[in-house]
Amino acid sequence: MNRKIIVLDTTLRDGEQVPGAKLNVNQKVEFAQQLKRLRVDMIEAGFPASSEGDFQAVQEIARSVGDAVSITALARAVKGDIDAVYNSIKLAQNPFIHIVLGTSNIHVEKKFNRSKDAVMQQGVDAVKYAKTLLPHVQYSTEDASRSEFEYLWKTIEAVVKAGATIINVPDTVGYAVPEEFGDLIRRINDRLKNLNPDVILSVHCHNDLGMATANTLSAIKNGAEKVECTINGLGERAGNTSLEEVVMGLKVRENFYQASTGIKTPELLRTSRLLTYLTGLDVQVNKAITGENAFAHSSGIHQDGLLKDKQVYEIIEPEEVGAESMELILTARSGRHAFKNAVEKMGFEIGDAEDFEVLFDKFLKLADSKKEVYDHDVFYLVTNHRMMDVSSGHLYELEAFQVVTNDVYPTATVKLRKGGEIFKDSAVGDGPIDALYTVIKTLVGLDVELKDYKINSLSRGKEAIGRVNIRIAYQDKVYSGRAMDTDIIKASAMAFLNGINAVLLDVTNESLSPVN
Ligand SMILES: CC(=O)SCCNC(=O)CCNC(=O)[C@H](O)C(C)(C)COP(=O)(O)OP(=O)(O)OC[C@H]1O[C@@H](n2cnc3c(N)ncnc32)[C@H](O)[C@@H]1OP(=O)(O)O
Ligand SMILES: CC(C)C(=O)C(=O)O
Ligand SMILES: [Mg+2]
Repeated sequence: MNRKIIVLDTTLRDGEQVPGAKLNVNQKVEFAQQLKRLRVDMIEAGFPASSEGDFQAVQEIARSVGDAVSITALARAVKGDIDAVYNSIKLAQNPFIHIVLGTSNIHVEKKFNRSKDAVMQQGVDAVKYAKTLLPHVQYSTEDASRSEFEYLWKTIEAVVKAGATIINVPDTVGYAVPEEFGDLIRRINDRLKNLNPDVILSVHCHNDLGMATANTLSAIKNGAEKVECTINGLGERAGNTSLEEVVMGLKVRENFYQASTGIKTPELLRTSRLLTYLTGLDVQVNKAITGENAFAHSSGIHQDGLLKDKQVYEIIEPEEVGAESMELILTARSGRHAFKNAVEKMGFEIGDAEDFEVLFDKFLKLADSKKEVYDHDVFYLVTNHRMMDVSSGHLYELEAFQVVTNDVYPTATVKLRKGGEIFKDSAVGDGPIDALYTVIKTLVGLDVELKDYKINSLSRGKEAIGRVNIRIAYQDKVYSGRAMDTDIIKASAMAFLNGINAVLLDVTNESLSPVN
């Protein structure tokens, strides 16, 4: 039978310790509400002794989601911190106090400059005090993976006897490796179950060597019952264990781990994107589960395999984590099957084999010059190739633009071409992009709604290329467009036009009735 693993999310505590990730009270509550929808078991909401603002944020989180999720917050082994935690979380239904104190020689000797016995006694006193406030107390043996095992165990034994109900074993500096960390957890678990089988064994890993997920999974295999993670792996330095990776690791390899979580996985991507939006900290494109390319396939052999059977190159259905279905990106590495699929998806019929080879050759030339080939490029390619007249006069191209931005009237002037016709106009907006998109919308006469606008730098330095991704809604459908350029205003305009052309293609596809 599967063991149920308890998931604690510490994005709002360890994650928020990252430079640039500071959130205000409203943002923290908004994120905590999403964590509730994701069905995490516990939220570590902050470090209330650190500032009045964090105290208030923890208190608001306890008030707003503490009915459904167990809430904790972090304290050093000092009375003032423990009081701050208690006072900020006490309104939640299942609150518990989290106390941290180092056990490694380097912490005891260098950070505290005290004897091992004195530090251990400080931990015991802290737990005893916390127990006068709440029945549940978690104790973290900071830097456990670099601690001498017998002192680590002596500390665990002492704090459990003092009343700790959860023992959390952190790999604070991401030093552990999976076999060794799994072994440490197995040894602790063996002794802990003899000492008090009701005490929960938890782990908290960091990613300094890129092994946080592997270490956490190894700990689960060796008896850990609770894991501490963050969304997008956000956290001190190289980050914490990524929640989405551990949860999906257990789900995909359930037979191996014989363990599962209660996480509602279709909420994973939404949670990741909300965090990116709130912090402004992007996820790397190739990040497992939540990266932009996690379900995108661009090489011909893979695309061919996927079109024959998705399982050839897919271990997770994108919908399982809340992503749209797999994306086949057409590039110069795509093969005939993927190109044929794109052409057919547009409603065109594939001609005879010889004709298709000529068309495919044109596609490769275009792909070599363009990096990525979009639907409207394929449309142009096919229609031009077949000497149909439908493309001229059908899609918009950017002829010229000018954007003037200031505090009063950010203004954009745009000239578009559609076949032989030229359209030009100007508009003001709330900012340069708003002005640009307002004038484009007026020129094309489509009432689209901008749902999402994202800009990334693809390289460094003053020649950096900006890539803009947009999503627009038209009637009840959502379309996307992207474009890259060293001029980010131009990339913004082209991405929006690509989205609009995708709408036009969709709307007019049937009436065009492409022929052989
Ligand atoms: C591994 C982790 O992630 S631990 C959590 C990290 N999170 C944070 O640090 C939260 C933000 N921190 C803060 O706001 C502040 O550092 C505070 C409020 C905690 C403390 O601020 P200050 O009182 O100004 O102390 P400062 O941060 O400069 O130094 C830390 C002090 O706490 C002591 N300390 C460190 N860890 C612990 C602990 N676990 N238990 C008890 N004391 C501790 C240090 O020895 C030092 O004490 P000293 O002044 O006697 O040398
Ligand atoms: C507070 C503890 C669990 C921590 O964040 C760490 O040791 O990394
Ligand atoms: Mg940590």
